Parts: sequence; structure tokens; C-alpha cells
Amino acid sequence: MGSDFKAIPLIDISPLVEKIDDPNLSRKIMRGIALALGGAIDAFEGETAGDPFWVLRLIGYPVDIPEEQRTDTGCGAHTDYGLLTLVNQDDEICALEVQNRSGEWIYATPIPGTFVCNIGDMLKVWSNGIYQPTLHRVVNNSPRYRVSVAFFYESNFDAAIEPVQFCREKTGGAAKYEKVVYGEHLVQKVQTNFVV
Ligand SMILES: O=C(O)CCC(=O)C(=O)O
Ligand SMILES: [Fe+2]
Repeated sequence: MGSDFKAIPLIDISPLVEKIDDPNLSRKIMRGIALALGGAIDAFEGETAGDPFWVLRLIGYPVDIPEEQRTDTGCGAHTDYGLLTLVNQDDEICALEVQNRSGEWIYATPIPGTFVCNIGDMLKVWSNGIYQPTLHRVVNNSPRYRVSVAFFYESNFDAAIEPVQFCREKTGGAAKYEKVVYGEHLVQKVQTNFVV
């Protein structure tokens, strides 16, 4: 451990994690969305879903980084890649921003006891654009280290995602998006979002 080792503040994340204690929560939300779109309750399950998986990520946004390494953005503007994301924010720090329809960045102000639910790119494709992913970014200008817990519900890497029939019917019949293999979409987005 070199002399430039810097300890990350010890933060009790258990209150953030324990809220995401229902393993079926994302499935229930997808069922609600299927019904809201006029499909069968299991429209986004079985073969259509292609064995989805989830990833839980704990993300730290330090504030005490040296001036020369500092940018004003902790996480650049992006849409999420998969189906749904549930974000459990630190209740006391406003840092997650979403772009509204007028193109303005506004805070997704934390509401205690709730998650932010982001629509992912694959849900946009399935729903033929009825559900649109929100562009968002994180800028931690607070004096405190921020931690968020993000639960990503994603299509299987091999799944070929295309607009489903009942959503095409609602949007004029034609598919607005080409079929996309989720793994390829993910790799392409990661390569364009990060400098490797
Ligand atoms: O930390 C947050 O509030 C959001 C993180 C995020 O947007 C992401 O990891 O995709
Ligand atoms: Fe995100």
C-alpha cells in the first residue's frame, strides 16, 4: 500500500441495500408495464425475455479528489442499457439529474422510501418507443461522499430484442427499431461511453 493510499470513508450501506429485498420486484414492475401496454401479464417473460438477469452495483462518488483530477461530472449523461434500473439514492444528497422534455437538467430529488426507476434501451425497443429511456447523469457537488445502490434488470446477453407485436399495433404497425442482440448493444455502448 503506497503512501498515496486514500481510505474511502466507511459508510453503512445496509439501509440502502435492504430496501431492494424483494427479488421479484423488477419482475412485478415488468408485469405492470406489460399490462399497461395492453399485453398479457407475462408478455415480457419466457421466450421474449430470453432469461433476464440482474446486477446490483454500489457506486461511490467521492468529493475529496484533487483539483487537477476533478471534473464536474461523476457519471456522464447516458441512458441505461437494459430493461429497468432501480436506483436507491442517498436521501440527503441531490446529485442525480435527469433531462426533461425541454432539454433542461433537473434534479431527481431523493424521496425517502422510494427508488428512481429508469427505463432502459431494451424496453424502448420492446415497446416500439412507447416507453422512452430518460437521459441522466450524476454530479456530486455536495461536500459529502455519495453512495447509490443501482439494481439493473437486463435481458440475457444472447437475447434478440425487437418490438413486440402488441406494441407495434399501438404505434402504427411498423417496427421503429431493428432487432438488437443485447450483448452487442451493451458492448457497443460501453465502448462509446468509457475511454479504455
Ligand atoms: O448513482 C446514481 O444515482 C445513478 C447511477 C447510474 O445512472 C448508472 O449507474 O447507470
Ligand atoms: Fe444510469
